[in-house]
Amino acid sequence: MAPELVPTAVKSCVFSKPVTLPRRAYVTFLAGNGDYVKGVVGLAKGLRKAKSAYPLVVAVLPDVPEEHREILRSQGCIVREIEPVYPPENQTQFAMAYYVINYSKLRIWEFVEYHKMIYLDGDIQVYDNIDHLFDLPDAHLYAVMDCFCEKTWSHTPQFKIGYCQQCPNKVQWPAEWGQPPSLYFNAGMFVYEPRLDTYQDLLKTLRVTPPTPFAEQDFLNMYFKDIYKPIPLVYNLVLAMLWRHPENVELDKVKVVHYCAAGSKPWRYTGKEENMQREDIKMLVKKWWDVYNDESLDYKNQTRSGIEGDAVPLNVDPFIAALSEAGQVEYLTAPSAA
Ligand SMILES: O=c1ccn([C@@H]2O[C@H](COP(=O)(O)OP(=O)(O)O)[C@@H](O)[C@H]2O)c(=O)[nH]1
Ligand SMILES: OC[C@H]1O[C@H](O[C@@H]2[C@@H](O)[C@H](O)[C@@H](O)[C@H](O)[C@@H]2O)[C@H](O)[C@@H](O)[C@H]1O
Ligand SMILES: [Mn+2]
Repeated sequence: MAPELVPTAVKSCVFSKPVTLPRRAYVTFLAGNGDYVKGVVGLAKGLRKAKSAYPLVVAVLPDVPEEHREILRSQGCIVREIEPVYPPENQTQFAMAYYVINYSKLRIWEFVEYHKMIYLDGDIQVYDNIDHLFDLPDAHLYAVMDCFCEKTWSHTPQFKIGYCQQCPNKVQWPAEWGQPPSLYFNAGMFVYEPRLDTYQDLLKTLRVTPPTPFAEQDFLNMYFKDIYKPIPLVYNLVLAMLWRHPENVELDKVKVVHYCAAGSKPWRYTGKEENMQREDIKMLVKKWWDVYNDESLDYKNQTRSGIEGDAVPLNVDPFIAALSEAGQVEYLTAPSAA
């Protein structure tokens, strides 16, 4: 829609002066017609509670029903359908059978109307504002280092000798095995720049890369090995860190929690699996539900703060976001609320 066609209502109620859209957004991935949509609703509300200035884009596979898409739109999300991405034919035993659908995450490199995006799994919750991560220098991929100590890693040499990058001096990497593994990130959260050349090369490289147990996480670590930069674990607390490396965790400083440990998805929590009766796990699961159930955080209940001098309204109107997607409307962000 050409700017002159932007309805007056939009011009008057949106901005009194020409500004430039941040071309920044959070992005998550949703597949299937199951309960992960609850995770994404929780994430949208958590970002609102943390007063993020940027919208949440949800890349949905075709199997996400319209009813779930509508729920996400009603929470201020920008819903973008993507086509699945499958790895080459393989006999791989993925660490979790459903990991095969996670290769579809690669489609988010095609969202080039945004200069920088922060990817967050649907089982992640943001409890403090992390908008400042968008200001990290370009040309790198930023993410938190993973942990190799869960039995999901039992297929690896590092697990077999008890080596983990979270405590590299506890068990030395045997010199006769050559270099220790490169720093390896958890692909549930990362800061990246969508680029078409990277996107096309990712898909081209995937076609000739045999799949491995951690699916797209392994692939992304291999592909971005030379530009990956670790960021502190406060930006993606992989829950297993609480019992595997408690010395590395200051829970009251954690900004982002990743509910990836077996049995920890809050919307499916039964407390029956190993470690799920821990007080910190029960506290974090309750904390997730407190946000999910907080109706004041629903998009429709948001009072739109005045624009002058205030933080830019959270999760910009889907209509404005759609215009931004079309490159029709631009505004500068106010300083982050964090
Ligand atoms: O049935 C599914 C499985 C996964 N996902 C998406 O894929 C991400 C990665 O899967 P998951 O978080 O379960 O992997 P984990 O981090 O637990 O290994 C999820 O967070 C969701 O965003 C989804 O939408 N539906
Ligand atoms: O498809 C592979 C997935 O691999 C990762 O999950 C793993 C990883 O964190 C292991 O280190 C844990 O042991 C395990 O529990 C956890 O599920 C990402 O979180 C997810 O987004 C996705 O990339
Ligand atoms: Mn996850």
